[in-house]
Amino acid sequence: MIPVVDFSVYNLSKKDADGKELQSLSEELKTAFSQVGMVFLKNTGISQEEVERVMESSKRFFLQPEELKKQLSRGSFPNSSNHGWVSMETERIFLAYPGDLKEAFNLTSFHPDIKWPSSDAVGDFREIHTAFFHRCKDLSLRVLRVMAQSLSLDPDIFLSAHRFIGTDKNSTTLRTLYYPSVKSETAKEGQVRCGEHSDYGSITLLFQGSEGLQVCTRAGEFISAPCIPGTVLVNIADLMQRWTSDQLISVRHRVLLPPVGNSSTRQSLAYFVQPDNEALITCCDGSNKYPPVTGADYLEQRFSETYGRKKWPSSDAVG
Ligand SMILES: O=C(O)CCC(=O)C(=O)O
Ligand SMILES: [Fe+2]
Repeated sequence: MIPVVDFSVYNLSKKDADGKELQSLSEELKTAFSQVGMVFLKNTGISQEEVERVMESSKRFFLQPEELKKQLSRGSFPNSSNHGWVSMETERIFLAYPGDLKEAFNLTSFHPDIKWPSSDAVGDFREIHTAFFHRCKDLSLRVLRVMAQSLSLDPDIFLSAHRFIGTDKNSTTLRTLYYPSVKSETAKEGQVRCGEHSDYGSITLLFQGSEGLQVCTRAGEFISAPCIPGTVLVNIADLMQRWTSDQLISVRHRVLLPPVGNSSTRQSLAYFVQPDNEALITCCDGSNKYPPVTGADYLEQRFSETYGRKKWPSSDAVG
């Protein structure tokens, strides 16, 4: 159901590609993103070994004692409210629901005041995660460039709103996720690993360590997404759907508990690409289907829903 598309012509090892070379790739992306909302890209230049190195490093962080992780909690960094560690059962789909059985670390800021995990156990965390953040940035910009072409738009339309990734003028985040072993039979009613949601920003790159992800088809039925080593799963997020006046569609997805008796842990890496904080997002077809909104305002509104500072506004998408 989720197509696999070969990204070789614009692989990260290639300096550049011209519009002609990208034409058939852009057509394949358009079909995937307008009909399914997701695509597996192969031959991107990001190798399985790179992904595994990040997962090993982040696992060392998650396996540390809680006191060490708490010092880096999300919410404790004044220059980046999203940066940092998110403990188990903190995020939930609806306020009334039990929290997700996952831990996460959000790498959102490179501000000099940011504290990095630094115990001996996680010594190389900073280098490994920083390098991967930039690899994902490079790939994301390439995908955004091809997406613009796929919609016959100015090739820079999306790129020009993503100029500041990796600075405090942009909230793009590399989130490493760790789902500890769970005894499914003792979980709270309705509790899952990652509640049903669609992502907030422009696109998300997802690298899964094992199966477990489910995605909602247009018919409203959840199906299991495969885990294909060496590929990256790219999905359209809500702000991009809005930006493209619903030409490209975001997809709801979730991670349920493992079957009873399965005690395995799970890891994934999500790279949430966000437009620049000050970028004004207006419908790219010139319509006023959705009112203009800045990247920062839209994200703030969505976070306030996820972290329960406001009441749940509607039965709409979540995080
Ligand atoms: O762990 C996964 O595979 C999905 C995580 C996810 O969807 C998210 O963090 O937004
Ligand atoms: Fe997601």
